[in-house]
Amino acid sequence: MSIQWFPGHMTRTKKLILENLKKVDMVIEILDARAPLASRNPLLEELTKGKPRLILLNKSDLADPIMTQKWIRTLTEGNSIKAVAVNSRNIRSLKAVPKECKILCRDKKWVNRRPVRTMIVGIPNVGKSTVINTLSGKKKAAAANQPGVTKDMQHVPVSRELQILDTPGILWHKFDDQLVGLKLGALGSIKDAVLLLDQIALGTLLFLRNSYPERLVKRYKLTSPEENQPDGIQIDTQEPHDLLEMIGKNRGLILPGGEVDLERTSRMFLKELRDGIIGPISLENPSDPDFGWNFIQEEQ
Ligand SMILES: Nc1nc2c(ncn2[C@@H]2O[C@H](COP(=O)(O)OP(=O)(O)OP(=O)(O)O)[C@@H](O)[C@H]2O)c(=O)[nH]1
Repeated sequence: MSIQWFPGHMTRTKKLILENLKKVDMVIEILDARAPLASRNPLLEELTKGKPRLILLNKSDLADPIMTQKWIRTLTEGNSIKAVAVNSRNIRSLKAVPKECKILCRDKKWVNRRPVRTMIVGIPNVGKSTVINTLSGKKKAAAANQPGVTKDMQHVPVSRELQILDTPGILWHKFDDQLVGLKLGALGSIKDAVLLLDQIALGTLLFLRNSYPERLVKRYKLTSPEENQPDGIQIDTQEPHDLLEMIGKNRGLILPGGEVDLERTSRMFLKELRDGIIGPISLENPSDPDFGWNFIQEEQ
């Protein structure tokens, strides 16, 4: 898998974020709730050095709620790092954000005199713009008219309690192992052209077969091992290529010669996964580092 980390991006990102950090009191880090580790860039830890951090586990509407609760407990650290689950397309889900930011800055002298200033950071496609737009949205004008909200060209007022720097910090994906690349590919955070579509589809199918077999069975009408039918398939022993073929066949994605159209099947399967149609799925579990992905190590 040839995904590369370009040092040029790292230097530019670092400079920009360091400049913007001077203008803010704390940082809102956006992670993908379905894969908080793969969507995290360790650079941020080094850059923020002790600034309070609110972690938004975004797209939690698409993630396995049990895993998300575990991640909240794992990522929250003392009084300075708090993790919460959000669906940033829903304003109600972001309602607690200003208050959480204020709580994280509660030790600061100015906390009752002016809004908290923050910046939003995250890898591409994780939902930075959606968070900023949903938070600032219609409230923008109203908040600006409130006393106590400083008129600052660079900070978008969100409420009496919070202002957000209008340029989010883009943290580039940082990974040198193919598993992180595969997870980000499965989530659609890396363009499909970069990774081979069928590699992502086959790897993700194998993961689902291991960790969420019931979702695969239900969505694609495959036969589950519990049904134990003599003619039925044992999903837990199927090769991913055979599963992909079965899915394509069940969906009628057949080429003129009669073979299954594997490319269309891969595309359809990944779209349904990314859109949450297969069900809420998490690719990472804090209490099980392998979590159905151990075939990657086995293959290396
Ligand atoms: N289901 C769901 N989709 C979301 C959520 N947040 C964002 N999205 C979708 O994810 C996609 C990317 O969101 P953006 O806000 O553009 O992400 P970004 O981080 O600003 O992306 P870049 O501009 O590439 O850095 C869009 O299609 C959003 O509608 C969420 O909480 N749930």
